[in-house]
Amino acid sequence: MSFEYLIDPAKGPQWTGRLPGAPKPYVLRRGEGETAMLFGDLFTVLLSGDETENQFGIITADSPAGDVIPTHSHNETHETFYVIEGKVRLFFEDEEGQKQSSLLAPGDFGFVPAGFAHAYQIVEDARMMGTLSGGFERFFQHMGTPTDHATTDQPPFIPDFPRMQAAAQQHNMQFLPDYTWPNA
Ligand SMILES: O=C(Oc1cc(O)cc(O)c1C(=O)O)c1ccc(O)c(O)c1
Repeated sequence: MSFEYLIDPAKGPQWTGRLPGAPKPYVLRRGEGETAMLFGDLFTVLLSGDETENQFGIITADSPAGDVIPTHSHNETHETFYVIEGKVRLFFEDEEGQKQSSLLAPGDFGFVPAGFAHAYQIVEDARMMGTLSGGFERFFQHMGTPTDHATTDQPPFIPDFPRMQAAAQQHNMQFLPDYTWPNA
């Protein structure tokens, strides 16, 4: 497996200066942060592991209706889904291995710990905020592509399969293409 596609982590953060890169107080205005396009979604990193001693990161996801995030699971990363605007159907495996889904509206919250398969579908144009285990927030620039344009009003970025696989390997997760969900 080659990582030639990926931003070299040894070269440090892609957007030096957009976030402090060290634990110190700061504020960001809407649209500021590290922005990346992945499929039709705009991911913005507001806080990274560099600022939290790798404890957690915070992202927002702006997503147009119709987008489907493929089923995947993380070996070590815990993820949260807090819907700010729009509607999102979250599909997840529960602790009994049963396949569940729930429609999340503004103010609703979901948590998917490491090890549980999940996916989601954007039912109405949505804005979500997520807190993730530290370091994973950089996945979005690795599988997607950095952008300076902080809206979804730009062409989607569709990664090819080797890029998806390389990003998944680097971030200790797997895509599960054969996994199906009832009522999806
Ligand atoms: O699942 C979230 O983001 C992802 C989007 C993709 O297109 C592929 C992926 O593998 C992921 C992922 O692994 O996380 C996501 C979105 C929003 C949010 O608040 C999260 O906590 C996770």
